[in-house]
Amino acid sequence: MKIAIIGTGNLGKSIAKGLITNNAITTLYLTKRNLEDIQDLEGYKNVLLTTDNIEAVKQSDILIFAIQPAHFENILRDIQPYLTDKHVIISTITGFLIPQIEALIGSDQYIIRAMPNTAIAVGKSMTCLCSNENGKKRLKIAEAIFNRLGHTLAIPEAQMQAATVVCASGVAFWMRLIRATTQAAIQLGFDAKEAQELAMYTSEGAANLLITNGHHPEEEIDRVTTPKGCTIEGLNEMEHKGLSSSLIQGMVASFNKINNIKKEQI
Ligand SMILES: NC(=O)C1=CN([C@@H]2O[C@H](COP(=O)(O)OP(=O)(O)OC[C@H]3O[C@@H](n4cnc5c(N)ncnc54)[C@H](OP(=O)(O)O)[C@@H]3O)[C@@H](O)[C@H]2O)C=CC1
Ligand SMILES: O=C(O)[C@@H]1CCC=N1
Repeated sequence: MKIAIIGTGNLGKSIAKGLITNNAITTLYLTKRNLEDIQDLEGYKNVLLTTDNIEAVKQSDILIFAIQPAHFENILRDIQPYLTDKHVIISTITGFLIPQIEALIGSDQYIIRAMPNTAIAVGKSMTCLCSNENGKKRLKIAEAIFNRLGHTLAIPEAQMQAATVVCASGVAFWMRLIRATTQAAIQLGFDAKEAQELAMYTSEGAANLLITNGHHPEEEIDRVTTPKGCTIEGLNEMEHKGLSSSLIQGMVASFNKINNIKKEQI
C-alpha cells in the first residue's frame, strides 16, 4: 500500500513505526515542516521524508492526517486540487467532524476518521473508525491497515469524542496507573526497575485475562479476593479514597474538554 502520513509528530511517528515494523507498506511518505525529528526513520526501505505535502499526496493512495486540529483546514485546502478517486482520506484529528472535512474537500471523497493511540508503534493500538457515506466503500481498507496494528472497532461518528478519551487519552491514564503501581512497589521494597517490571507485566496479564476469557472484571476480582484477605482490604481502601470515582470524573472532564476544542474550532 502507498501510504502518506501528513504530520509526522507524536502520533504520526507512532503510526509510521507500526507500519514499518509490520511490513504494511509499499511506499511510505512522511511529511512535516521540520524533518529533523524524524531523521531516524530515513534509513528504512521505501520510506521517504518530505516537507512537500502535495508531492506526498500525489504519490500515495492512503492519506493519514496526523497534524494538530488548527493546521488541518489549511492543509486540506492546499491538497484538495490533487485529490483523485484513488485516494482514501484518513483523519486522526480530534474534534474535526466529517461534515467539516466534506465542506472543505467534497462529500464525494472517501473520508474515514480513525482514533488510534500511540501503542500503534508496537502494533497494539485500540483504534475506533467511522466514515462518511462514500467512505463506507473503503472502510475495509482502513480496518485492514489498523487491524495489522492492533484491534479496531467501527463506531458511529457521534461516539468519536468518547473514543478519543477512552482509547487515545486512555494510554496516558493507564501509564499513570502503572506509574503509581510502580511507586507503591518501590515503597514495598522493590528497586525501581523491578517495580516497573512487576507493574507492567501484571497489568498486561490482567488485560489479557479479560481479552482471552471474555469475562467481566469483577469475575476475575472474585477469584483473587480471599475472604478476610489482603486483596479485598487494599481494594476497599482504594475505593474509600475514590479510585473508580476519580477515574470516571477524570475521563468525563477530558470528554468535556474535547467538546470545547470542537466549539473553539467552529
Ligand atoms: N498524540 C496522541 O496520542 C494522539 C493524537 N491524536 C490527534 O492526532 C493529531 C496529532 O497529534 P500529535 O501527534 O500529538 O501532535 P504533534 O504536534 O506531535 O504532531 C503534529 C505534527 O504535524 C506537523 N505539522 C505541522 N504543520 C504541518 C504542515 N503544514 N505539513 C506537514 N506537517 C505539519 C508538526 O511538525 P512540524 O512543526 O515540523 O511541521 C508536528 O510534528 C492531533 O490532531 C491529535 O488530536 C489522536 C489520537 C492520539
Ligand atoms: O490530548 C489530546 O488532546 C490529544 C487527543 C487524544 C490524545 N491526545
